[in-house]
This record gives sequence, structure tokens and C-alpha cells, in this order.
Amino acid sequence: MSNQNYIKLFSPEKYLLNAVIIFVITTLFYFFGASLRLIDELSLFWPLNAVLAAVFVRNPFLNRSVYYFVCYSAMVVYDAFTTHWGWQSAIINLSNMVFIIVVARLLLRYSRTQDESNWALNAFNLFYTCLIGSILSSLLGSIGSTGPSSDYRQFLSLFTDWFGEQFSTGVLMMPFLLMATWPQWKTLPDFHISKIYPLLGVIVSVIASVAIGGAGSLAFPLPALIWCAIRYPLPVTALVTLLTGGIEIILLSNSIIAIHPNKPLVVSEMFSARLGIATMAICPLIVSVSVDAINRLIKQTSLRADYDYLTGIYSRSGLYEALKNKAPLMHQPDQKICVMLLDIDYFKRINDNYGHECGDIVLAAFARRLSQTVGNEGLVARLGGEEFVVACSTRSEEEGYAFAEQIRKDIELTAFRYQQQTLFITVSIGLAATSIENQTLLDTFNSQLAQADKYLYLSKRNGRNQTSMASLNECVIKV
Ligand SMILES: Nc1nc2c(ncn2[C@@H]2O[C@H](COP(=O)(O)OP(=O)(O)OP(=O)(O)O)[C@@H](O)[C@H]2O)c(=O)[nH]1
Repeated sequence: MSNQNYIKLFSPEKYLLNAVIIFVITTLFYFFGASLRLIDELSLFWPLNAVLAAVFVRNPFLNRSVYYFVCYSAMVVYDAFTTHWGWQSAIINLSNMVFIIVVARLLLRYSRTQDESNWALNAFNLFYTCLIGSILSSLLGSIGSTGPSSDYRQFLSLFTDWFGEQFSTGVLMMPFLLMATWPQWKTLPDFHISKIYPLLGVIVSVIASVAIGGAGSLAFPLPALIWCAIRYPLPVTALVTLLTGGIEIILLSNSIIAIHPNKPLVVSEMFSARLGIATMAICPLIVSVSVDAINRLIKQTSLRADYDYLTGIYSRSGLYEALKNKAPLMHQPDQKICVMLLDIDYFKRINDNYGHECGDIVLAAFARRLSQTVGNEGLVARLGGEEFVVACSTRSEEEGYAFAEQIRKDIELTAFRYQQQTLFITVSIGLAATSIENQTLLDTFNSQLAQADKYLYLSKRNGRNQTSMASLNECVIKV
């Protein structure tokens, strides 16, 4: 739960404030739920339990008996003031608590076994958690409402009604409540008309459900919702799914979506339709969670491929990508592409004398120093082992040579630290520079890299700690 955009109301140290906020939220949503009961169309929803379960999941430190008790007390106090207090009220509110605690505890237990990015997101898990929470809560609630001596049919009708309400509200609301973040206005992608097509698809399919009717019409929005899951971020998909499911339930209960033309729904059909809508709502979420996971994986994999793990600078493939992006900048007619191949001298001795860990630290520090020296003048990558490359554009070979020498001297004078030791290293450089003619930047880079390799060999052969390149008359410039 490290995401900084999450809405934070609670804090592990502020016990009293937490208790007050829980009391206020419970009272507000109890009032809200009771007010919905007065409007026929909205009486099918009881959002309190899903909201509180989400509060407890998002703030695991709140999962203590004392906060559960505050929550329960708020419900009972509300009842005492607005209706009447009695054992029925005590049991019905207890059934609300059963849903809240079971769902929160199960989701938290599951999230502990998952990596953080996946916490409570597994839509299947949410589905089964809401199912278990709704069954237990509805059982207790129905027994509490009818009493032990009531007739079986009355109990069953109350149970299905209660269960349908808890389950559909839970499955529709919980994903959004668990995922909601403050929008990051600054980082929102640019708007393009094509982005609203999936949403339009949902609206059109709900209209089609009303126009065509019949049992199948409940599933009409599914393809458009899955389209939303592919195009929109997870919280937006969760919100669109919640609104679509909620609207479908309202339209259905008012026979605006007519399963049987000219015949209102009987209770059992309403129960089945609500379950159907909740089941449908979970599908786009499964897709959305999968798309999210795939995108993370692609990002992670490309990060791994494009950056060298040890030094954090570009790998060879990262350098190629960066060169592709830089092509327009480097492709200037009066500029030359300059490629320097750098190889640390006698690096094996560092490993042999101070250990492999020291070798790693020196490689990372060397890469940092090299990147600092090159700055915005070029691109730096590790090709492997103790071999690095710098690609830059210069006006002439001489300018490239001067730059390579500046790097070489800077490394020679840099003190590298390992534990209490100070180490000095030198580097040999092979350099090649040419103007881009009829080749692509990547082809030019590759041909110059092969040239630079030859001159690196020359630098090594001639005693190391020097830069070699082809001068105009193909002789070796030696320092
Ligand atoms: N610590 C560490 N060592 C590495 C890494 N990659 C390669 N090496 C070591 O780098 C050393 C390279 O040795 P050589 O190729 O013989 O070259 P050198 O000792 O630098 O000598 P010259 O290049 O000829 O000056 C080997 O000992 C490799 O094990 C790495 O990631 N970490």
C-alpha cells in the first residue's frame, strides 16, 4: 500500500482520530443507506458494508477489535436515535459487521501472500470473498429479522433478497473503493476523441438492453466493458463497471429493462438477475487486472533489457533504443558520429587483489564518473565486463579525440573508494569517428564500433592508458 496517490484519512499512531473518523463514516453511510431505502429505485443498494470493508482493507492497522466495536456502536447508536433499539437491531447490525470483518480479513490475508503490486487486486479473490461475506452476513441478518420460529419460505425470500443486495453491491463497489486514487492531473495523457469510444460503447449497449429487453440483454454491455478494461486504467474501469452494474439493476427493478415484456420481475428473477450482473461485472475487472499486470511486466522486462543491472547505465540494447530516439539530433550534416570504446586496464587484478565485490563497486563507480563527465554531450553504455562505450556527435575527429582524452585523464585522477582502500585505475580507449552518409545512424554506429575495437586493441598493445584512433593518414596518435 505504498502508492502515494491513495486517499489517506487514517494514521497508525492517531487512535482517537481513527475512532472518530470510523464513527463518522459509519454514521454518514448508515444515514446514506437509510435514505436510499426511501427512494424506490435506489432501495436495492446498501453501500455501508462495502465502504467500511474497503476502509479496513486499505488501512490494515485498523483491523482491531476496538475499531470494529466503534463501527458497530455507530450503527447501534444510529438505530437508537432514528428507529428503536432492540435485539433485532443488534443482530442486523451484527450481520453488517460480519460482512465487513469477513471481507476485510480474507482480503488482507490474501494480500499478505501476494506481492504488493497485486494486493487485493485479484478480481476472482474479491468475488469469492464477497460471496462468503454475503452468505454469512445474510444468514445472520435473515435469522435476526424473522426470528427462529418464522416460516421457511419467508426466511428464504429474505435471505435471497439480503444476499443479492450484499453480494451485488460488494462486487460492484469494492474494486473501485479499493483502487480509487486522487487523479494526477499533471500526468494525465492528452485527450483524444478515440479515448471515449469504449465509454460510448457502454452507453449504447445499455440503451440496446432497454430497447431489446429479454434475459440476454443484461450481458449486452459486457464487450464494451472489456474494451474499457483494455483502454482505461484499472480505477476508471472499476468506476465504469460500478456505474453500469448499478444502472442495470435500477433499470431492471423498474422493468425498464424488461426480462419478460408486460410482466414485472418476481423476487427469484431479481435475485438471479442481480447475481448475473455482479458476475458480469467481475469479467472486465479480471481483464483489467491482467492488462495491468502485462503492462507492468513489459515495463519491467524492457527496463531490465535496456539498463545494465550493476551500473544502472544503458545496456547495448538500451543504447540502440536511445540512438534511435536521438537520430534526428545526431543526424546533422556538419557533425560526425564519434564512438569511443573504453576498457579498464588490468581490471582482473582488482578482482584478484580485493575481491569480486570490490570489482563490482569499482565498475559501478566508474560508470557513474563516466556518465558525469560525458553529461549531455553523449550516450554511455556498458557493453559487458569492464568494457564501456560512449557515442556522441562532434564537429571533427580532433574534437572527438580531445573529448576522449579528457575522459581518460579524468578517470586516471579519480580516487575510487572500497572500504578503507583508495584505488586508482586507468582506461584504454579506441576511437572512431565519421560523418553519416548514406547509412542509418545505427549502421554508422555499428561500423564505427568495429573500428573503435581495433584501435582499443592498439591502445592496449601500446601500453594502455591511452587513446588511439585513425588519424587522417591512418597513423596511430599516441600520448
Ligand atoms: N567484479 C566484476 N568483475 C567482472 C565483471 N565482468 C567481468 N569481470 C572481470 O573482469 C576481468 C577482465 O579481465 P581481462 O579480460 O583479463 O582484462 P584486464 O585484467 O582488465 O586486462 P586488460 O583489459 O588486458 O587491461 C575478469 O577477471 C572478469 O572476471 C563484473 O561484472 N564484475
